[in-house]
Order: sequence, then structure tokens, then C-alpha cells
Amino acid sequence: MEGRAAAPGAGTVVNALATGRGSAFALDFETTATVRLDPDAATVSGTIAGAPDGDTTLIERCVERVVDRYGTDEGGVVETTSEVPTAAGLKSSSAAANAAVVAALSALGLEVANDPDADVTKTEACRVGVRAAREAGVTVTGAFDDASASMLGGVTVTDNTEDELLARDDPFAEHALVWTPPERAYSADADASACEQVAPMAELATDLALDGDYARAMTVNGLAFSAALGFSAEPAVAAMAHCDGVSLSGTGPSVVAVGDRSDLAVVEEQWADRDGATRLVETRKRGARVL
Ligand SMILES: Nc1ncnc2c1ncn2[C@@H]1O[C@H](COP(=O)(O)OP(=O)(O)OP(=O)(O)O)[C@@H](O)[C@H]1O
Ligand SMILES: O=C(O)C1=C[C@@H](O)[C@@H](O)[C@H](O)C1
Repeated sequence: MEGRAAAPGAGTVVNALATGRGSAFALDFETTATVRLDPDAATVSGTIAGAPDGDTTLIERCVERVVDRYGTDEGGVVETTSEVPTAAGLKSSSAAANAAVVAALSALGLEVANDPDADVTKTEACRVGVRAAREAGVTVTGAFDDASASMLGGVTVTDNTEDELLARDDPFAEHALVWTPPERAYSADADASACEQVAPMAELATDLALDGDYARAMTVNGLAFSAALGFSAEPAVAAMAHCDGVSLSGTGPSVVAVGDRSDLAVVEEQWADRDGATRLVETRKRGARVL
């Protein structure tokens, strides 16, 4: 009983830490999970390729929750390999959870699809991963915004207090420029009460996103949450005149700009002297998939 699946990382349109409502969009780099289930194994054990000391609680919980709900008490192993940097604001936890859940469902022989007649809908599979993320303690709100963008692709707006999908659209930009500084910021350590202080700006950004004005929502979000979480707004200020939208992603430290490819080349020059890595990626319409 083996299943393999991949799910993309994502960038932030609106951070949900202020109000519980958030928005994110899928980016074309992904995490792959392989799950082997064994009816005779008593536990699930995980490994992260290239990170022998990485915390495997999340992916183990994901497989356990799938087995609890859809299986017959199997144990087994789960392994991830990832192009999404961990704790960089690019939704590594959502990509890992979605890949692990879809791979486990595939190992059980279940079809996961957007189709309401599928054995398991993608939205339901996504909620299983979000519950596992809450149990593993890697999230503040459950991050259904990030998880749904990764699972469904395109851009989503959600209410994370109810794990409810408020909107889903195809990508609002073709390309994104992603700057990832060397430091890491775990979501679970973020200052949620500082974020709550910028709730009026988060509400404004959410209204813009629900009107389909995702790029401007990102920019409003980025200024508010950079200030609340103590990140410099200077990269966003340097980029703003040259792109459609730019924001601190997640709880940082990455900054993501969207716009035409030629505009993003100008932003890349503005960001060139910074520590860390800058990469130009495509946004992604397709979400998680069985391999
Ligand atoms: N490839 C992976 N395999 C297994 N678990 C992973 C993997 N990547 C991330 N995780 C889990 O997610 C945790 C990091 O979650 P965190 O929310 O802090 O990062 P993020 O999702 O990249 O950030 P953000 O929510 O700001 O985008 C790790 O400690 C680990 O438990
Ligand atoms: O842990 C969380 O609940 C979240 C973390 C960040 O990615 C945010 O961008 C997201 O909206 C919610």
C-alpha cells in the first residue's frame, strides 16, 4: 500500500493572524510525500529528506488522521522531499501536510479530486491536514488559507476560524519574485497579539481580496504585517513602484512581489544586494496531485 503525492508552497495575500480571515496563492515549487502503509505496523514514523533532525510530527499526524478516518488501523512510514524552504513564510507546513494527506489517501486506494463525487474532495483532504497542523502545534489559526491555496491551486480567501472557503480564483499574476533571507521564522512563534493590532488594515486587505483586487490587497497586508511583526518594509518600498503587488509572506521572513516578468526583473535588481536567495517562479493554477 504505497502512495506518492506533491503539493505546492504559496505566498500570502492576507495574513490571517489579525482577524482569522486570510488569503494565499500557490507558487510553483513543491513538496513531495511518499507514504507506505502496513496493516501490521503499530505506528507511523516520518523522515524529511536532507533534514535528519527536522520535526516530523506534522507529517506523522497527517497520516494517522487519514488512517483514523479512512483506513483500518494501518501504521507505516512517510517521507518528504521539499523545494519549499522551512519556516520562511512560503507555506512549507501546508505543502508537507497536503502532500502527506493525499499520498496516504492514495495508499489506501482512495481518489482525491475537486469533484464532489470523488471518494474524498480536495477541500475535505485539506481540512484533515489543517487539523493535523493544529495538533502538531505548527500553526496559530490552522492556516486553512495557506493549506487551501496549496491544495486547490490558484488563490483562495478563507475564514480560518471555521475552515471555510470564502473564494477561490485562478492565479491573479503569472509570475512572482521571491526573496528569502537566511533567517527563519516559525509561525507558531509569531506575535499574534501584535498582529491583532493591525486588524483594521487586515480587514481592508481582505475586502480588497474579496473584490478580486489581490495585488493591492498584498501590498496593504505587507505594510501592516511587516510593521506588526518587526520586519523592515524597505524591500516592499523598493519594489512597490515596479510591480503590481508586494508583501511579507506569512509570518516572514520572505517577501514576494507579483507583476509582469519585465517589471519583476527591475525588482530583482532592487533586491540584488540583499543576503539570502531571490528566485523568479511561476504562480500555479494546479494544486496538490497524486504522482
Ligand atoms: N518537508 C517537510 N516535511 C515535514 N514537515 C515539514 C516540512 N516542511 C515543514 N514542515 C513542518 O512545518 C514546520 C514549519 O512550519 P511553519 O508554519 O513555521 O513554516 P511555514 O509553513 O514555512 O511558514 P508560514 O506559515 O509563515 O508560511 C516544521 O517545523 C515542520 O514541522
Ligand atoms: O499559522 C497560521 O495560522 C498562519 C501563518 C501564516 O502563514 C499566515 O500567513 C496565515 O494566514 C496563518
